[in-house]
Amino acid sequence: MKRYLYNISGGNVRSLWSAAFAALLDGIAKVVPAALLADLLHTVYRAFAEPEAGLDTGRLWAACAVLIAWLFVSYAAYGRLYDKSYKTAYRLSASGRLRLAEHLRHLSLGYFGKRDPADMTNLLLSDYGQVEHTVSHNVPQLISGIMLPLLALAGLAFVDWRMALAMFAAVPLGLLLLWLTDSMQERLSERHVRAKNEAASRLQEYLGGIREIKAHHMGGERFERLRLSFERLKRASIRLEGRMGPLIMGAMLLTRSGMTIMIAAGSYWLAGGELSLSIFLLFLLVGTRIFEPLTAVLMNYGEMRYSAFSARRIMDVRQELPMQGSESVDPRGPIVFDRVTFGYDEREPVLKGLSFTIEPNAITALVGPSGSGKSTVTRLVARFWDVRQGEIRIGGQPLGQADPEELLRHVAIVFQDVYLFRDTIGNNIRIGRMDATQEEIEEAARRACCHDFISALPQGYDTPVGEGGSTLSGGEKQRVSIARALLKNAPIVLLDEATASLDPENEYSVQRAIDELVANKTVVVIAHRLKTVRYADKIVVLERGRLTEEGRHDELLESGGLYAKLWRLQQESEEWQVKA
Ligand SMILES: Nc1ncnc2c1ncn2[C@@H]1O[C@H](COP(=O)(O)OP(=O)(O)OP(=O)(O)O)[C@@H](O)[C@H]1O
Repeated sequence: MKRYLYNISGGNVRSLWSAAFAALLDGIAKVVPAALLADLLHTVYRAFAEPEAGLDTGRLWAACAVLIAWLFVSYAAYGRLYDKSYKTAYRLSASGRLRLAEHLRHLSLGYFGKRDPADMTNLLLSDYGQVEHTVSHNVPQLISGIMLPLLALAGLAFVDWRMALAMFAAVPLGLLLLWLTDSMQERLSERHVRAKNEAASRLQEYLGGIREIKAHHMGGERFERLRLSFERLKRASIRLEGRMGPLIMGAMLLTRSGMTIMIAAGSYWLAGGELSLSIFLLFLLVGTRIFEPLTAVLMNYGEMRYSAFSARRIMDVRQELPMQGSESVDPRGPIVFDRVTFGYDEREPVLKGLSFTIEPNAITALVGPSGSGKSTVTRLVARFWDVRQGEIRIGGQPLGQADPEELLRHVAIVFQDVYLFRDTIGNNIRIGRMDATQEEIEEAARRACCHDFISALPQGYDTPVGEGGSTLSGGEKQRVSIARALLKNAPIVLLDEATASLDPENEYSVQRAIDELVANKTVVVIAHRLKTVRYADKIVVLERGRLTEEGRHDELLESGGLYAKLWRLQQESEEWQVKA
């Protein structure tokens, strides 16, 4: 229970107490009128049973007055419960989601490689939604459902311990049955969450790949995968409800059978003159009230177990260790790869004992066949991943000890695949430097040769772009990304195929923009077209994660190695034509 409350409150159990206390007050507020009603009935009954005593009207009026006063008390108690439970739930989930999103930012990208993106989306939306519902509805019910019967048992035992015992006799049996179903509930909940994630993942895949699906007439195959995932989800849902429903109903009936036992025993004692009618009435009326919250807890038990699983999934991510390191780096120093071995998957190294130096304020080009590890080198410089063996140092500081946040402040990156957020173009450029003025944004856009096309759009810089930049062409996205980097003006620049998707007309001007971006900076550039890197200060040639040669363009041509071969092949390919 302690662990459950800890997990669903995101480690902040105290935040649940005021809602729980309000739930308890609300529960008590609901029971008191039943006790008063029992007393009222007894007063009226006595007037008939003992006519000589007459009707105790004073007592009747007093009970009515207390009932009226109680209306206000219960309104206040319910209001407090409503306010506390909902506010606590929404506050916890809003701050929890933000905290988790912030925590994710500090994790290595390797962590995301291991997880399905749809699963992460589900975690932030659906799992938090589940926990939110539990905090707002189930936890207050749980607390009052446990505390109220306990308080009632203690109170009623003073009135008549035999009746109290009869009333609660079957409760342990109901709870025992519930406890026995626990591991089954956990297993079924887990399967259901998996099936739900799988369906979300397939759906995301289907929608994301809709262009390819249409182009390649893949409707059947993809649809089949989607259909199967929904089929699995349906089966998991039916299994969860179908197997747990009867068991929970059984536990509920067992618990409620206490009322029947109590009525039977009470009738017996009443008939034998061992129990007064007023006490019998009191137990009858209070009993119906007491079993209500307890039954509600049992009914929602499945939901609570389900949310316990969601909460554990959230806590597991929160306990994932963020990247360590607090040292500063000198971004003006050389970047040294010292016998670096790295693989995205531990068993398959992508870089193997790689050693070379990226000189400060110079351009280092990475060249090599596709898959040789060029982009991986740039990702390691930005510390998106940590190396497994060897060391990378910037200005003498090992990257493993560097503060990842601070390091990224010194690095501007233009990726091969540019991602634009669902926001205005202006704000997408502003990501480079959040405090940039509109003039600075426009200046960066001008230098990145994208001011003209942005100004021609109906809303100019305020034009919204679709998620991922889907409303812009590949070349336009690339130039927006260069504008971001220009705005950032960081001393280390990583260019991964920055001119890959530009037409010849734009390439010249963007190349000029890049020249400006890289002036007096430490630059690492990847380009498949060797023409664009022939003037680099150093060219590092990679093949299957190993360094095969390094030097200037002319030196490498002269040595006649892999670079010379790639150069020759590219020269030849430029002469190719599509023939009719
Ligand atoms: N996120 C990732 N997770 C797992 N493997 C990856 C990941 N990124 C790259 N790889 C693998 O690592 C190897 C090197 O990839 P990398 O992108 O560094 O090569 P590259 O030389 O830049 O290729 P290209 O020129 O085609 O862009 C490839 O085999 C690739 O499949």
